[in-house]
Parts: sequence; structure tokens; C-alpha cells
Amino acid sequence: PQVSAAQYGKDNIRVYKVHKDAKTGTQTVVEMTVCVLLKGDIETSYTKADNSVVVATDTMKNTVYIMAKQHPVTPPELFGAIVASHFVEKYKHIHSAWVKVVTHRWTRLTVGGEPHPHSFFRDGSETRNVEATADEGKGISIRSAIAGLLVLKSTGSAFHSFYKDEYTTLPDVYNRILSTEVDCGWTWSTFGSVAEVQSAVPKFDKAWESARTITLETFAKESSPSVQNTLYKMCEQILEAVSEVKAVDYSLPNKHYFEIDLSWHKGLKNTGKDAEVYAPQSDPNGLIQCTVTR
Ligand SMILES: O=c1[nH]c(=O)c2nn[nH]c2[nH]1
Repeated sequence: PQVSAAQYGKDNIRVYKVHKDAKTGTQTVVEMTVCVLLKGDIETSYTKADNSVVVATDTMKNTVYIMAKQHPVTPPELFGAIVASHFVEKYKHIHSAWVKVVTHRWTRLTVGGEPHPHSFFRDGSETRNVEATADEGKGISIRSAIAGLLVLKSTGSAFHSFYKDEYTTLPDVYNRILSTEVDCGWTWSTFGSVAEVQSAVPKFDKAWESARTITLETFAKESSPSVQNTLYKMCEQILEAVSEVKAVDYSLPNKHYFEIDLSWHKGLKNTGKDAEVYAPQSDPNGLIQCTVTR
């Protein structure tokens, strides 16, 4: 037998960093969860119990904290690139490093109509994510993403004229609730170095804002004939809006809300145009995925 693939590292490294503006006293916080996975000449640690090639995962955790102290932690694209490149440059037997940065929402509180200098709240479990991969001699590839953005529309969605056969019971529907939890990613053209990522810094926040706005506004405005078609229209717009992005991907669960027929109770009308009370379904859920390139 032989090792066909191997990577190891530390997951769920939680990091908090505060920035204190000397002039205004305003403080800004960033909280993220980081995963580091390394690849390289590490087979013997599996096959021969040779630990000499093992950069301990504890060392990786320490390194993430030191990098967070010594470098900017925003935008997450830059921090991910810095950490991934560090491991490939520092250890000659490590040839690839994959770093995932999940940034959590600490939105500044407004108090008395004013932004509070050091108080924040968690407005949703939505996260801004980055996966940065440094491959020795090949540069840094970065996928930025929005995850966990839960949306619902109470009408403006249909699904009909689909393939029907002896296995099909789903009726055509011309007006339905549509809910999904957005996982949207956009992959940048490969960067040659951390310096190139640094030069692109102004583009990352703008791209995230564009992707988020396009997603929310298309979801709201589109009279959706299917998750598939609405997803594709989001991809088209993001590619149009962000020229440095070479691919956009979505993974959208279809979180169903079922009508409840209450006619058994004194003929109560609660289906079709009279539907008001629905049963939200935890499972099963549709799952619609697509990647669109230029
Ligand atoms: O938007 C939808 N796409 C589908 O593929 C599907 N299948 N059942 N309901 C569905 N809704």
C-alpha cells in the first residue's frame, strides 16, 4: 500500500483581534476561526512513524496567533494568504498549505443614534470566509465566500413544467415560499505572491459587498422560476461586477415550507391562494449547486 494523499493541521483555531484607534479611541474587533492544513514530504510520518517531518499542529496554532499579532487580519484574503505562504516558505518539506478563515459578524452597536466606540452585536450567523492555498512555485489561489446567509421570500417563486413520470407526485406550483441559506464563493485569478495579494487589497471588501448585494437583490427582485435559474443570474452579475474573479459558485439548499390542508376542520381553507399557515421543513431539503466561469 502507499499514501495517495495526506494533509494535516489544526482546525477551529479561534482568534480575536482588537484595533484601537489612538486618535479617536474607537475600537474595532475581528473574530475568526482558522483552519490550517499542510501537504508535503510527510508520508513517512504516516508510514514509518517518522515525526521528524511533523510540524506539530500546536506549532501551527501558535503561528496563527503570531501572524495575527504581526500582520493585518483584514481583509481575510490577505491574512489567509500570509498564513498559507508562511508555512510553504518556512518549511522546505512543506509544499502546499490550505488556510480557511471564517470571519464572524461583530457589528458595531448604535447607541443614542451614534455608533458606539467599543460595543458590538452578532447580527446573524452569516460568515465571510476565505480559503487561501499556497502551492510552492505556483502562487496563491484564493476563494472568497459568503456562508450561512439565510433568506426567505414569501412569494415571487414558482416551480413548474419539470420532468414528470411515474415517480413524480410534486404538483406544478406557480406561487411558493422560497428559502435558502446562501453559500456563495468567488475564485480569484491566481496571485503570484503575498505582495500581489497586498496590491489587490482594495478589491476584496468591494467584491464581498458586490456579491452580497447582488445575491440579496436578485433573490428579492427575481420572479424565480427555479433555484437553478435564479442562482445562475446571480453568478452572471458577480462575474460582470468583479473582473478579477474567474469563477463564481453557489450551493443553495432549498428549505421547503409545506402547505397544510386544514379543510378537515369545518372546511377551513388553507391551501393554494388561501394558504397562510405552513409547516417549515427541517429535512429533506433540495440542494442546488453550480459553478459559472467566464
Ligand atoms: O427550484 C427548484 N428546483 C428543483 O430542482 C426542485 N425540485 N423540487 N423542487 C424544486 N425547486
